[in-house]
Amino acid sequence: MHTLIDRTTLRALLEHARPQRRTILCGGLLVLLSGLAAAALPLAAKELVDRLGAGGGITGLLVLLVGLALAGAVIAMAGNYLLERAAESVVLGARKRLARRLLSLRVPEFQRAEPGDLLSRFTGDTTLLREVCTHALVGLITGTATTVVMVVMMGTMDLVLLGITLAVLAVVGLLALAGMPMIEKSSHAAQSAVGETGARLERVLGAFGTVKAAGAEAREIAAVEHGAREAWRAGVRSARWEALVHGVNGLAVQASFLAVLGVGGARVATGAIPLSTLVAFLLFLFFLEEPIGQVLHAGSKLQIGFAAVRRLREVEQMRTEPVGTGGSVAARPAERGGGRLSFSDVRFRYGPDLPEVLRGVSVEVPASGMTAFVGPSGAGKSTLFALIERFHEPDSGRIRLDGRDLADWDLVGLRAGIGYVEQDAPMLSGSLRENLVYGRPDATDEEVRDVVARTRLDSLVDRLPAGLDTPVGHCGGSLSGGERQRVALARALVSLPRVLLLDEITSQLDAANEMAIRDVVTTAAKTMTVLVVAHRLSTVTQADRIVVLDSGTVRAVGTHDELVASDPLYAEFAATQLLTGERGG
Ligand SMILES: Nc1ncnc2c1ncn2[C@@H]1O[C@H](COP(=O)(O)OP(=O)(O)OP(=O)(O)O)[C@@H](O)[C@H]1O
Repeated sequence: MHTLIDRTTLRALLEHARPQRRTILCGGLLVLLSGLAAAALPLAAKELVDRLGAGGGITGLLVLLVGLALAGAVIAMAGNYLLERAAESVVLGARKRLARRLLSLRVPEFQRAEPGDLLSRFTGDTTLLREVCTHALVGLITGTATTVVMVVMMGTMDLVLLGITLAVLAVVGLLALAGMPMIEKSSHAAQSAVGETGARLERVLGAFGTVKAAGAEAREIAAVEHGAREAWRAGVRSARWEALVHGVNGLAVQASFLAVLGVGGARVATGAIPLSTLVAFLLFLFFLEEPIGQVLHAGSKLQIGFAAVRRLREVEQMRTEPVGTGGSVAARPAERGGGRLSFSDVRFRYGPDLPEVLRGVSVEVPASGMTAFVGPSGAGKSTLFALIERFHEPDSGRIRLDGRDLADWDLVGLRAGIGYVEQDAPMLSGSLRENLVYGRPDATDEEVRDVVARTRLDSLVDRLPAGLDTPVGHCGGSLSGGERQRVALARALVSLPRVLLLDEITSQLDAANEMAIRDVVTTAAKTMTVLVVAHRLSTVTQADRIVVLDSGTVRAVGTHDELVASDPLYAEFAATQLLTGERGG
């Protein structure tokens, strides 16, 4: 149910405008002053007609009139500039707030949202606040004030004519009140449709190759067009209501103008009022169209703003967590060496309606050496890593690092001590060097060069046109899947973690590179705790211990030789070399 003004939304809107309140107040006062200067014009005109009638001089009055008009224009310009400036600052403030919010979102919240839709709130909805927080708010106040002042002045001239005017204007008010909530509703629908279409487009662009290969361009174009059309339809609905509200204003002023002309003319004829009063009254009516229009315009813009604020508030209500400090020295743990991890009876599901993914996992991971996790696809290996990073919290059970529950660690400090290489090894926009030092921007050139050599990236660096400074941004740019995996490992190594989580990082490497990376990881395991999700037998046989996961439980733990002898599932995997493949039938 949409009411004209929802208090919470109004409060949220004012919250956006609050930091700019001084500038808005100054700008608003200037705009009000210019409005009052305009309101004084009919009075001066009345005086002029009276003097002409009495045969008096009007030069001084004419100079005053010109002065009033000029001063009004200059004051209006200054006021509008201040309001425009404040409007830009409101958008900046909203974008800063939203950017911080988006980057602070907890992982499950982010996974539930559509990145494209979140983006549309950053680009589209913040822009809508621009006019609303300043011009509309000020327009509402100054328009109302100017209207009240003019109505009072008209009342002092002739109450009969004022009564006619107010009766006509009351009709406008009622129609406007009926139209406003519809503007808000349609505007929200339009913005939501833009968000959904943006989300779809984002998914399509993210899988560009797949879309092309499937020949699905026409289908996707149609879907995006459909979404755009939905937004258009809602936008047109809003425009219709806006046009109606504004059109009614013009009509009402003209109607009251004609009514006042008729009744006023009769009153002049009977001598009830002088001609100058009628002229001034008609001028007031003429000028009244602007402040009333201002109020109506502000009202409809506010409705659009409410829709935007509601969408921004939806993001603000999503759960957040402390933000990382960019791998600064202060955030890095003082302890060095590996970290002892223990899982006791950990249970976890991704959502209340989803099946349990981890069903009582208990396992100890000592502080040094390499521990490999193997098991069928969907067994919960990556989920275990996500829980170590505290992307999600277990539903029950405990995960401890060095004997301390992960929940008791400072989140930023905890993550600063963990290096995580995701399965799809994403690249970030920027140069290769920026990608490598992403987790630790203060790494020295020597450290970077050392890691580049260890991860066999030196031939890549030699080949790139600007070496380490070559942009490799979007989707890894020119990098192959195997190169991206090595860059991701190098990035994790540069950040000097205590615990290194590697999720299938050799899946796209050729034999030579895989062997080299295996050596790097084996060496790293001497100084830090290394956990790998592995799908190649060669990686696993190097591990100090292997944890076999199956359907969210630990099936067996041991060395390769022990497990081949004791665990039929592992033996089957080892025989086929498909350590994380689907289980045989
Ligand atoms: N964000 C998520 N929301 C809902 N379910 C999820 C999510 N991520 C994973 N799952 C489900 O949880 C289960 C375990 O997934 P997980 O990625 O941990 O398995 P895995 O053992 O790493 O598999 P693979 O070897 O194929 O990578 C799977 O059934 C998967 O579909």
